[in-house]
Amino acid sequence: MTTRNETKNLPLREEPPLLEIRHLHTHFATEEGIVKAVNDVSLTVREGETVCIVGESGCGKSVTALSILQLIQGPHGRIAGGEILFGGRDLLQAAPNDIRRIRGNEIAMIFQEPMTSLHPVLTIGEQLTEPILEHRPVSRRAARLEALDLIRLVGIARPEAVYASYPHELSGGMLQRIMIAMALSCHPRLLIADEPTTALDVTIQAQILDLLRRIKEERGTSILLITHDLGVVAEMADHVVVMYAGRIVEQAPVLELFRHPQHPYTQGLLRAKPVLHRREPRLYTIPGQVPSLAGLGDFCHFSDRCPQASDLCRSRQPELLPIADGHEAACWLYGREVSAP
Ligand SMILES: Nc1ncnc2c1ncn2[C@@H]1O[C@H](COP(=O)(O)OP(=O)(O)OP(=O)(O)O)[C@@H](O)[C@H]1O
Repeated sequence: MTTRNETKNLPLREEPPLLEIRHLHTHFATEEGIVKAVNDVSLTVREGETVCIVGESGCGKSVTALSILQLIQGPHGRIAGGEILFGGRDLLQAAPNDIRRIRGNEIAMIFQEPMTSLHPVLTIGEQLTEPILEHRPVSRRAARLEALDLIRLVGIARPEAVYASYPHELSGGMLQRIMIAMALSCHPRLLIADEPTTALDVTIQAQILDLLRRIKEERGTSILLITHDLGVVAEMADHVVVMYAGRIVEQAPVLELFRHPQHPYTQGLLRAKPVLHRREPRLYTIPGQVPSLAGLGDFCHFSDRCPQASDLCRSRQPELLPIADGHEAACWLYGREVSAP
């Protein structure tokens, strides 16, 4: 079968990505100066794709996610520039009412600590039905049945009992499942999950990751997953974005990133990941720590921790540039023509 484009001998047009962040800058005014928590970040999430943002604490992962939903707290915090295109439309230009509609309806977010996102004196059932009733014209009875289905979908065996429970009566793993059920209640096209398994023990962590994978496969939901755990990245990601000090330092499809990490920071993160059957006297850690993001100058911000840093790295910021197909890194090691500063 030929498509119209083939008969006309034109290349097939690619669907626009579901989410495209272009040159995003998010700043906080602090006593130490302007903190550039997100500094010129561009990334893409396609339909049905899982993109993981990885990096140590304080690299700007959560602020990137909060910026998408415009949950940056003013007056100290603000989005200072860039575009966030969702389905081709710039969210930064959308009216507050539109953003409220998109939040929950088309983009949903789950956080690290489910307890802080649930109301302690409302039952799980009340909290699950409320967003359904708010966003869609359905009866209370239909919303209840839908909520019970969602509880079942996230792998809870006795939905009625959980429906009638209060948050404090459930375990951390159950609460995180409920958070996922709430996020799914309006069939979002994009699910943003910020360290959704960090507070859970490893068995429950694996179950929650399984659940997210199943949702992606069965519903075609795109996922933007934030984690500091490369094990989670290996299991979940199609594409990986590595952030350091508010900037993207490397991004690539998952296999490419694990096989050919290019940036010394990514290489350090991978070296620091425990590997089964490889005994080392002590687990490697990257020396030093993420710098404060206030008033950083024009140089590679990883240079003071980098085993391969040169004078050039300490005097100019490298740009994020292509290395291979779909693979980009911001590092002076990769043979760029350098003009005198
Ligand atoms: N409300 C705020 N006011 C001032 N600085 C902030 C604020 N929120 C975040 N930051 C700063 O922005 C930077 C990035 O923070 P962010 O929470 O995005 O990091 P992260 O990579 O998600 O780390 P973690 O895994 O610990 O959440 C940090 O230096 C942080 O101190």
